[in-house]
Amino acid sequence: MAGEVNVPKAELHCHIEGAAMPALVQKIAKREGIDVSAIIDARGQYVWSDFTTFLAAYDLASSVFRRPGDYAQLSETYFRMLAAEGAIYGEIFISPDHATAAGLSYKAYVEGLAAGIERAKAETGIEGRMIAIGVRHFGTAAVERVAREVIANPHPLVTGFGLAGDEREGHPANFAKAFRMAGEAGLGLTAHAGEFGGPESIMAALDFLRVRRIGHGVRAIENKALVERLAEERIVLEVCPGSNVALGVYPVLRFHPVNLLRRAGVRVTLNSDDPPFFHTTLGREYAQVSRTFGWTDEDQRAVTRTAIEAAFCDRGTKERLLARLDSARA
Ligand SMILES: Nc1ncnc2[nH]cnc12
Ligand SMILES: [Zn+2]
Repeated sequence: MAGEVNVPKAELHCHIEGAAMPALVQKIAKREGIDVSAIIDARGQYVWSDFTTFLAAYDLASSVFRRPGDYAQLSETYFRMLAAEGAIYGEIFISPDHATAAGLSYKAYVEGLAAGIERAKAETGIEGRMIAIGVRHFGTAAVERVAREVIANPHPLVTGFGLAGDEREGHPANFAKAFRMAGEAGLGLTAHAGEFGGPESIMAALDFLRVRRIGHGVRAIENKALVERLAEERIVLEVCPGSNVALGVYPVLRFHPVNLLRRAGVRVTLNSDDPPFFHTTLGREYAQVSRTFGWTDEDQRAVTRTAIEAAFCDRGTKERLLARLDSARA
């Protein structure tokens, strides 16, 4: 049956601040005296209406987290929920800009998140890693600052560097230096592209940022030559179907290109992006995509295999995860 807990899953694309449940944001906001009524309604759900207001809601929700313990609670809750849905591995996007805006040092932020990841691992066995992101609409200097901060403060669980934020602003060339520095420091690289930008945005990310993973990338479907290039170069797409439908990139899941991309030989993974904002979870993504496009349990396992192969973790961890994936076969 589609979407069963016993199909092992892996997530490569989830913004940890975007994974905060509204109730947790409300609780911490109350402690800090911050008014979040503009982004959480009376039913306890996030409110936003388009990509711009979503990003603003995400910024305000992020701003309530002020202490390492808040971040530990956030990451522990997320990874426990992920494990409860059958996930064996997760990578979270962390946003040092949001933490420093809230008054926390990069080191305290990472140590808080790492404590939560370790606690969830001790309880459930789930492996977790962090990808530090620069925010595109904060500009070149801010993104380079994040790269320098990550390189100057290495942490064993921070294994990647990425670019998120508003794809409609700033050409990838502006971030080439930050990505070169991060790549030379041994970090895995990924960039959001082809979510609100078209195929040219994906091509520019590949050419200027030298990434082998693309966040979203789904609008590649609009250019046949690009689809062929992605397949040939074995680029992995971190596809977030529920997010794309919630944000109006596609009207309904049936019209989402994830199945066409997969059939064209593109390596795809399934991800939740900002789960409570989009009323989704990783388990729901696997289940709904499988139900909509007729993916079997074996197809879902192949998606998890792709995610593990493309994960920003060491070879030994990958081999252990692949062994877990294979041994879970009924
Ligand atoms: N879906 C998304 N696209 C770009 N930046 C983001 N930051 C959080 N969610 C995002
Ligand atoms: Zn994202």
